[in-house]
Amino acid sequence: MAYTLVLLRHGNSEWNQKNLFTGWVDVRLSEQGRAEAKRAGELLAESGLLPDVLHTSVLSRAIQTADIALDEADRLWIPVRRSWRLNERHYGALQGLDKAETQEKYGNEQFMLWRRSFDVPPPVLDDDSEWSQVGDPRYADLADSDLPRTECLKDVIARMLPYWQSDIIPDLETGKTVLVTAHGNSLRALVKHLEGIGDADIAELNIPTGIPLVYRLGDDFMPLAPGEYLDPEAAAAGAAAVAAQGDKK
Ligand SMILES: O=C(O)[C@@H](CO)OP(=O)(O)O
Repeated sequence: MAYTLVLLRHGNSEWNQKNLFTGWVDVRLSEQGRAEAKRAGELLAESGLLPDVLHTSVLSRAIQTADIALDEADRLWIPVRRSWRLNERHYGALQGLDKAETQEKYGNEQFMLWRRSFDVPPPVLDDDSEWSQVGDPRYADLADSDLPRTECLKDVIARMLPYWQSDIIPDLETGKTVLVTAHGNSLRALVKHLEGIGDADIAELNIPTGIPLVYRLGDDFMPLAPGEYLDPEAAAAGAAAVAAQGDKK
């Protein structure tokens, strides 16, 4: 039996538009992002890939994307599970900073280490920063020691994979088409696991906003073939745009 998993990065957000490091800051979709989410829903409907269950992060941009896409596919009614474990990577002290200015200030090597290295986290974010999540009611059930102040991709994998095992796989196991609506780096973490991408090579992987990525999984819940974007051309252009974010002025 093949299981169907659809991954969807949220549409362009207000801070993607401004080219700011976002992480756990709860920004909303831009108008472009809402259009991308609608298009994602159309692509799902056109391909007959109708989700039976949704897993999202607890960040509004992923929730909005799922709602708009599912509305378009007439699937607003499906069960929903949300988890902080699907959140974007916590970007530490970079949260709220302009990407191009950061690249200019610290140089491309340091910028890319923080942005795409496997195990180098940015400096920690102070608890009294305006971009801190300390005291945010959505994390009230989280032990303070589990609330990140910064994360590298390795940290994201460590907190995301347990949720994949405990919550997403059981839904796949029942034969449901599972939609996971999440973020650039939490999805990079999941794709790294699924496609067995090495710690160095993962730096090259960028996930475009708002384009469904479909996997057929075997009995071991690993892909039978590489994932396929429902709009490969738009996905390639979108991934290139993400890669170039430091260069934008
Ligand atoms: O700012 C962020 O949180 C992420 C995703 O938008 O950015 P990057 O692609 O630079 O990791």
